[in-house]
Amino acid sequence: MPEEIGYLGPEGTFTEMAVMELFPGSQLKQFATIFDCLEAVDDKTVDYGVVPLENTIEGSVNMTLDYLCHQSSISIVGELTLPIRQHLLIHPNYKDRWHEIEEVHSHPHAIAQAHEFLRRNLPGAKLVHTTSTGKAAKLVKETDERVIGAIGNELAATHYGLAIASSDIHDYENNHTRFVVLTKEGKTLSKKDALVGHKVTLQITLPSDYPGALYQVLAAFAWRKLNLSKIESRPMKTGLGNYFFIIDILSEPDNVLLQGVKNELEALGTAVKVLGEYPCYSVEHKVE
Ligand SMILES: O=C(O)C(=O)Cc1ccccc1
Repeated sequence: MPEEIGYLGPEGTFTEMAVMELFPGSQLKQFATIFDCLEAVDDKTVDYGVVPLENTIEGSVNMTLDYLCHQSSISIVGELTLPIRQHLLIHPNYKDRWHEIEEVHSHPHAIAQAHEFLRRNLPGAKLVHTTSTGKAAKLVKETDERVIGAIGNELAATHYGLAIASSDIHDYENNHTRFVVLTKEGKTLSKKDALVGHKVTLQITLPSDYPGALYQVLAAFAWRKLNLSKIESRPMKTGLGNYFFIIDILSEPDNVLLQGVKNELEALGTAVKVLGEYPCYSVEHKVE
């Protein structure tokens, strides 16, 4: 049976761009929400799932992070970073009337990424969240009785036959998203090109709230000269003020120092869960 790749659909999402880069020519299965895709990986309906994890402007995609930490035994086996260009898409019947747009639909991150543009150019428009940018583009294509817009990419414009009313409407130029490849067990990613490094992602739960606990954890990485690329706290959901930490380390998976760090942290009473040890890919040019 050919391997099946689940991703946040429908056609024309940024996640689809990531999938096309990571798994060209593979059998794909779209999911309406990130949660549905994660569940499909968890119950092995698909072999791999691709979902967004983090964006330059909006930060982490909490749904993805929390699912990995709280609910499952799925792990990260790859990461792809893509540049994100947001465009205002409109039904071709209204292509010269975009200033009349009454509603702008898109994924909450896409709307947030174009916040300044929307405030300046469409201050009266109602902002409506959708499960993905592709979903918003599809809706615009299906709506020709009112002037509405979607924020999305060129792939969606082409796929749904929409006009680009205004291009590059994201407020910050350096807009990138990290997509992760997830799998249930034992699978790895075999992509060779565009490799930029390796990461290990750990979920770290401190034993209890005592002075210097986090400092001690960080010291275990610091004196081994392990380079961290991200640290983030997320609520444990057990009570206000209870948090665990997600730490990304720029390191090859077989680095002997990592086992040392894990042993030291566990000796401190800290719980360590490995969320993934994986290759990182980055593509700068292909996404229009
Ligand atoms: O909605 C999409 O197209 C996605 O793939 C999620 C997303 C939204 C905004 C920026 C990057 C990814």
